[in-house]
Amino acid sequence: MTDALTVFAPCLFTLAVILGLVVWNRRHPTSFWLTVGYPRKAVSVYLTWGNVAAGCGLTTKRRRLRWTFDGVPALGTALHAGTVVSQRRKVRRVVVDKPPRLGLVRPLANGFRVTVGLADGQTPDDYAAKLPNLAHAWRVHSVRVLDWKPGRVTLQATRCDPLTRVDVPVLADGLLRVRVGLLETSAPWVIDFRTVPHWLITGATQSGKSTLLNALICGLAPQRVALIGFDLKGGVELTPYRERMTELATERAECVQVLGDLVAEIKRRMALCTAHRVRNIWKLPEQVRPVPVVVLVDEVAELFLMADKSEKDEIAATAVQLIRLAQLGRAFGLYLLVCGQRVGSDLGPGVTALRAQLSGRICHRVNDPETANMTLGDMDPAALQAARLIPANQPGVAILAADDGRWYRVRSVYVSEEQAEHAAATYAHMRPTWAEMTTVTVQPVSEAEFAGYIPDTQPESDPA
Ligand SMILES: Nc1ncnc2c1ncn2[C@@H]1O[C@H](COP(=O)(O)OP(=O)(O)OP(=O)(O)O)[C@@H](O)[C@H]1O
Repeated sequence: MTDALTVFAPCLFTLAVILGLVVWNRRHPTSFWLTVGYPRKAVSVYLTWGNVAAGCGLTTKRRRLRWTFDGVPALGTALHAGTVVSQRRKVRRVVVDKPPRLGLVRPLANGFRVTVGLADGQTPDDYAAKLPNLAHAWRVHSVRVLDWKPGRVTLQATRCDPLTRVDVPVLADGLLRVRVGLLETSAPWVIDFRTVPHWLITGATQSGKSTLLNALICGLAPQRVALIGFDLKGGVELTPYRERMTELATERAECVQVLGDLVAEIKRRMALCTAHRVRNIWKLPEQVRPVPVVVLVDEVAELFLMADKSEKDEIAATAVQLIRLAQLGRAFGLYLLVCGQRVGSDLGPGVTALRAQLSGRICHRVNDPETANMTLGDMDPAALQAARLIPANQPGVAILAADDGRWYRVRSVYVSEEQAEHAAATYAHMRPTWAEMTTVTVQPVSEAEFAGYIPDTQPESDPA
C-alpha cells in the first residue's frame, strides 16, 4: 500500500498540476499567458533568434575569429580501426551570420512586443516582407510592424486571434465616443467622432456593415446627440430606429429637403460662433452650445444613382451639399457616417469628392479588390491585402484606418437589429427635435459667407 502510494503520488501530483494549468489557461488566459506562457516564449525567442533571423534572411555576414580544426575529425569505423588523424586547433577568421540586435521582449496581454536594431542596409520593409515567416517561427497567430524609428523597428506578435469571438459590451465612452468592438491587439475599438468626424464604411453584402451601425446606434442613443438617417433603400435599414431619430429620409426628395435644413442649421451655428468670436461650437459656453448631429447614410450609391436625366441636377446639388457639410462638420458639430457596398468613381465625381472628406475608413470583407482600393487605397498596400484576406466566415471583421495613422484588423461586437431597436425605443426621450437642436435663435450667415467660410482644421480643445 505504502509502495503504491510512493509510486502514484508523484504521478497524481503531476496530473493535478497539469490539470490546474489547463483550467487556469481556459479561465484566465491573460494571467496564464503573463505568468507562464510569456516567460517561456521570451526565452525561446532569445535562444532561437540567431536561427530564426538566418532562416528569414535577416542576418548579415561578418568575419569573426573562431576556433577551427584542421582536417576531418576521425569518427566511426575509422576510429575503431585505430586510424590516427592528427588535428590542430587554430584560431582563424571565418565568415559567420550575425543576427540583428534583439531588444527586450516585452509582454502584452495577448502576445509580446520586441524592438530589433536594423542592420546596415536594412529597412522596416525587409521585416514587413518576413512577417508570416516570423509568425511561424515564433508559433504565434500573427506578427506586424508596430512602429519604426531610424535604425530600429518594433514588432508586435499576437499569440492568438482575439477577433475569433468578440463579446465586450458596447459602451458609450464619452460624448460622441462609442466602443464598438476589439482591435486585433485586444485593445477596445472606439469610434470617436470628435477625433475623426466623418467615416466611410464599406463591405460586401453580409459582411457586417449593418451590425456595426447597430452597435453605433446602441452607443449613441443614450447620448445628447441628434441622429439623422438617409436610407434610400426604402428605409429598410434605419426605420426600426425611427423613434430615436430626429429625421429619417427615405425618398430622394426628402433627402434634398433634410440636407437643405442641415445647411440652414450649419449657417445658424456659423453665425452663433461668429457672435461669440469662437471658431467651433465646442468653444461656445455650454448653455448656448447646440446639440451635435450624427448623419447616418445607408447605401450611399442610392443617393447618387440616376434613374433618368431629370434627376441629374438634384443629384449634383445633393453631392455639393453633402461635401460642404462634411467640410464644415467638425467645427459645427455635424458628423457623417456613410455606408455602402461600393463607393466608386462610376457613381460620379461627387462620390469621389465626398470620399475624400471621409477620413475615417472601415473596410469589411469585399468581393472585388477595387472596393478595398476605393476605401483604403491611399494607405499601406498591406492594409489592402489584409482586407482581401478577410474570410466570409468572419462577418464583422474589417480593416480600420485608425487616427494614429496605422491600420488594424478589427471586429465589431454582434448587436442584433432587435437590440438596436430596443435601445432606440428606450432612449426615444433623448431624441432632440429640430427646434431643440439650436439653443439660441440667431440670424443665419449669408449664402456667400457660407460658401466662403474656411473651416477650422485644428483639433478640438474642449474636453466635454
Ligand atoms: N460582428 C459580428 N460578429 C458576429 N456575427 C456578425 C457580426 N457582424 C455580422 N455578423 C453576422 O453576419 C450577418 C450579416 O451581417 P450584416 O447584416 O451586418 O451585414 P451587411 O454587410 O449589413 O449586409 P447587407 O449589405 O446585406 O445588409 C449578421 O446577421 C450576423 O449573423
